[in-house]
Amino acid sequence: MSSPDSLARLEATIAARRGADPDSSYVAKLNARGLGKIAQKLGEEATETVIAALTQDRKELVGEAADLIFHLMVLLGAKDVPLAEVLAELDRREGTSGIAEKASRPRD
Ligand SMILES: N=c1c2ncn([C@@H]3O[C@H](COP(=O)(O)OP(=O)(O)OP(=O)(O)O)[C@@H](O)[C@H]3O)c2ncn1[C@@H]1O[C@H](COP(=O)(O)O)[C@@H](O)[C@H]1O
Repeated sequence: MSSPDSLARLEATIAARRGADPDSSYVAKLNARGLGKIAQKLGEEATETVIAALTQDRKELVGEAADLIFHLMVLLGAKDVPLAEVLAELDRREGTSGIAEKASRPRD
């Protein structure tokens, strides 16, 4: 069953696989090829997600979005940025940066 815990589990799996044998682990293979390769893959997956969204193929979009999130998690792991830090940033923004919130503020 998927839930926010899915991302926490994926983060733990990625951390555990980083140092594995690159021949048996995609996460290890990506990390062995370096940050540049990980960043390149993330960019490719972002583009593929955009294309899937614009072609309106829902199933493809779900698959590409999963690839995108997975590669983002690999990048965050490689940079030692915990997912919790990203989620905390989203929590911080909640209710503080919406359009309605901005519109209700007095102009400078
Ligand atoms: N979620 C994923 C996941 N999503 C996509 N992929 C892999 O991402 C790759 C993307 O395919 P591409 O053709 O774009 O990439 P490529 O041909 O391998 O590489 P290049 O051609 O770019 O050099 C495929 O090999 C997919 O298997 C993933 N590989 C692993 N995971 C998760 O990571 C866990 C650990 O995986 P391993 O490190 O392989 O043990 C797994 O249990 C999964 O939970």
